[in-house]
Amino acid sequence: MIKVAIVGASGYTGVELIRLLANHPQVEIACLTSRQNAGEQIAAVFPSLLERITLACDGSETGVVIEKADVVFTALPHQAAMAVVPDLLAAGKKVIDLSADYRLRDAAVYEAWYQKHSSPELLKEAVYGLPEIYREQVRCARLVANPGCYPTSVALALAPLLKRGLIDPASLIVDSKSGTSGAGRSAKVGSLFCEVNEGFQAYGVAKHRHTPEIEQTLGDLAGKPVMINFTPHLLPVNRGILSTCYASLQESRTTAELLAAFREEYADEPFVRVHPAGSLPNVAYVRASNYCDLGVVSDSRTGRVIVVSAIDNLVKGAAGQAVQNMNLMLGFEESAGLTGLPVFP
Ligand SMILES: NC(=O)C1=CN([C@@H]2O[C@H](COP(=O)(O)OP(=O)(O)OC[C@H]3O[C@@H](n4cnc5c(N)ncnc54)[C@H](OP(=O)(O)O)[C@@H]3O)[C@@H](O)[C@H]2O)C=CC1
Ligand SMILES: CC(=O)N[C@@H](CCC(=O)OP(=O)(O)O)C(=O)O
Repeated sequence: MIKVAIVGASGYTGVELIRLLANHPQVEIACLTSRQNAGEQIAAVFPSLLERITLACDGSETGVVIEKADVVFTALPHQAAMAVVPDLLAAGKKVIDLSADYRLRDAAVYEAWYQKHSSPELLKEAVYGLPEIYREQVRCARLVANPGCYPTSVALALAPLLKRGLIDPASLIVDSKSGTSGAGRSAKVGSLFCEVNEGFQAYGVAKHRHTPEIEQTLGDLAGKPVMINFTPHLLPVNRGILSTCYASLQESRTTAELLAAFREEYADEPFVRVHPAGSLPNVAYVRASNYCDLGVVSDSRTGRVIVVSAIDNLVKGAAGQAVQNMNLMLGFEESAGLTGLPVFP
């Protein structure tokens, strides 16, 4: 059994990692950290784990993590992650970082959208952990930058079209909606029940920090720099992201032709499902699973294609994708621990 640690186990992605790893046949959860809950049983922090997980939380000392585990998931806010990742790598650990700290290859771009980077030398080495696009690089990585939730939903929606040159990369507009768990578990006014319930609003318009991350992947797929309009919205649900992506077709194509391209692209992918014509994804049908569901419609009137994608932000958008990456890095079956059906209703 491989010993794994979750640094930042008391957050939403932390508890989702615990839920998935507890059912993984080849790993043992050996260490969980939280500064505020150090010394407390994790089941006292999350009663969902009662009588199943009997570990107490360690504090934030990296030395303890290094002593107890071989593979480390860092589920910390950005900036906090880059304060610990270099020491973990120097100690010979494999690291899957769920934060944004190692996702952008260019330190200047990171610094323009986030803050000064304290280990820019690692940006060139880190592998962007979207297996459907970078699988072979992930297999050999010691540091995987697990993608953001919105960027995962957008890249998988547009990859088949960009790779085949079917759309004009200068015409992309993306409109995404996320459940509130995307904002994490720390207390913030914007996440309060009365602020979110029965409301629906856009935020980060024309300046959301996932914009350069999405553009980096779409640029790789298009073979040239890409710019997008990206508008996220906050949905009054716990989990789920629905992204609606619009692009101009280079030549007129029917829905059936476009669906054939999607089916060909994802034929062997265990976690991407393409809806049949006339059916579109819904966050309710991917909940708690590692699936990304895709639906495609050609609008012959406007010459545009509309792709709708749905993921669970905490699973394919975070912890599930992190486990998928761990499986690749360790040579395990890619879907180990991730085969559960979505929870519906
Ligand atoms: N929620 C989501 O849907 C997604 C989140 N992510 C990313 O994953 C990471 C974790 O997200 P999420 O679980 O939602 O966040 P939460 O706010 O729910 O949890 C953050 C965790 O990090 C710990 N922590 C907070 N600040 C620090 C610090 N300065 N130093 C050390 N530990 C700290 C917290 O515990 P304590 O304060 O006790 O130490 C807690 O365990 C973030 O980078 C997030 O952006 C990525 C994709 C999707
Ligand atoms: C609803 C909500 O607030 N979502 C978060 C994105 C969550 C995520 O994926 O963030 P990371 O890039 O840090 O991993 C946001 O908009 O910042």
